[in-house]
Amino acid sequence: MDARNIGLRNIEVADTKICSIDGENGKLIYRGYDILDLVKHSTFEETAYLLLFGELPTASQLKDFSRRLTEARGIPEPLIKNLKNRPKRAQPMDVLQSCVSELADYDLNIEDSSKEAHVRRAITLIAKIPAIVAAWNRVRNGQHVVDPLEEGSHAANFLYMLRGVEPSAEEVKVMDICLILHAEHSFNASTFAAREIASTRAHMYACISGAVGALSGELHGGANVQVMKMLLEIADPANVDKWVASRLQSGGRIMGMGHAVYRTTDPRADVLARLSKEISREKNNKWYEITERVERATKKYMLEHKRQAIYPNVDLYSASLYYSMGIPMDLNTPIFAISRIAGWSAHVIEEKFAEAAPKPALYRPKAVYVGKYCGPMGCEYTPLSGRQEQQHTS
Ligand SMILES: CC(=O)SCCNC(=O)CCNC(=O)[C@H](O)C(C)(C)COP(=O)(O)OP(=O)(O)OC[C@H]1O[C@@H](n2cnc3c(N)ncnc32)[C@H](O)[C@@H]1OP(=O)(O)O
Ligand SMILES: O=C([O-])CC(=O)C(=O)O
Repeated sequence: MDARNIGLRNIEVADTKICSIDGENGKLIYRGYDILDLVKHSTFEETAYLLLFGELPTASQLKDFSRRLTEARGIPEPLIKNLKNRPKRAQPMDVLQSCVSELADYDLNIEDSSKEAHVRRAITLIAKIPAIVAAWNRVRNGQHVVDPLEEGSHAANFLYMLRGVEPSAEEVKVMDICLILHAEHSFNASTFAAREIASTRAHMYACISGAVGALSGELHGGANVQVMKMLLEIADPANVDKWVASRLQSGGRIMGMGHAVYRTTDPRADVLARLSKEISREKNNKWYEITERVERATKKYMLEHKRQAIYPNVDLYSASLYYSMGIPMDLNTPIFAISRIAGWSAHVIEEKFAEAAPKPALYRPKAVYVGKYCGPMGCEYTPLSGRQEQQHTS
């Protein structure tokens, strides 16, 4: 097998109109719009609309979309009851994954495979995922579940449902930017998982619960939790160089650094670094400084040891930013999901309803069978009574 194709690298598997990434120059484009323009001028609701429908909304379209989100925010009562029955140690991403698949039980008509039904499901999931994440955090802390507000943005509603008090305008702005930044990233592992499941004609909830599972892994969205664990372990800016060198010397990875596509800084990391710096300064804490030193120490180590240069990815600075906002560390990845649901659902719809050729087909890559301990094939079946305990060596 060609080493470059391991992990499906460089293999084109589908066409998409949703997102484009220029990994050499650090550019990220959603439906033709530069992410930096969207951060400057847009909102999460507008961005989610753009991803789902392909165009920026008019004022009345945006109003209608926001109304649909508001109406869909509540969580079915039996789901809340189930949350209350879960062990308090359940991980937020596991809780989210199972709640997403449970939502299929409450769909108006799960057998409706029309595009309209898929768009309705996308709006349902965009609306309910923040409510589920917030509700679980409150339930596990013995607090009552907070109903969403009748008005207010998506970002404001999430912070309100999480804390039970209305957030400041500044915090809402920061959360809104984070949601825009994480909303879409082409064929990343979780989106590919969603599309792969969609290619079997499974329903939207099945696709998205698979995507949530894929996002939870520490080489993907789960890295933002590992980054915060690293910062807490380092604890002091003076410890950074030694910690980073020792981690890299022992063959370990620096979480939040490196990317499968970018060969320069991820453009999202620049925005998040600025926000992390501002909030660390305001709160007079050390988390931005430690993160920035980790970035510098990692780059220096890789250069001095003639290893491939690596740069910050989206998960490096979001960790210190959320921590400074008082958000529990293990909600970092669920917040990623709160945003990425916009991209995931757009991809599921594209996978199922693409009109132009080549039309997507059932994903079915080929593996290279490399045999086993008894040879490539033709193993002779030994009855249980005749097998020796130490027979299996690999
Ligand atoms: C939302 C997201 O999913 S963004 C990514 C989040 N994940 C992380 O932050 C986890 C840390 N990073 C990584 O593990 C990797 O950079 C990945 C998995 C994201 C990408 O991996 P790859 O595509 O293999 O990266 P790439 O081809 O650029 O790297 C190749 C070399 O750099 C090394 N490398 C890449 N990232 C790192 C890292 N963070 N720390 C140490 N070494 C690294 C690899 O081990 C490899 O070394 P080798 O050539 O000696 O074997
Ligand atoms: O594209 C990737 O491989 C991972 C990533 O940055 C994302 O999903 O946002």
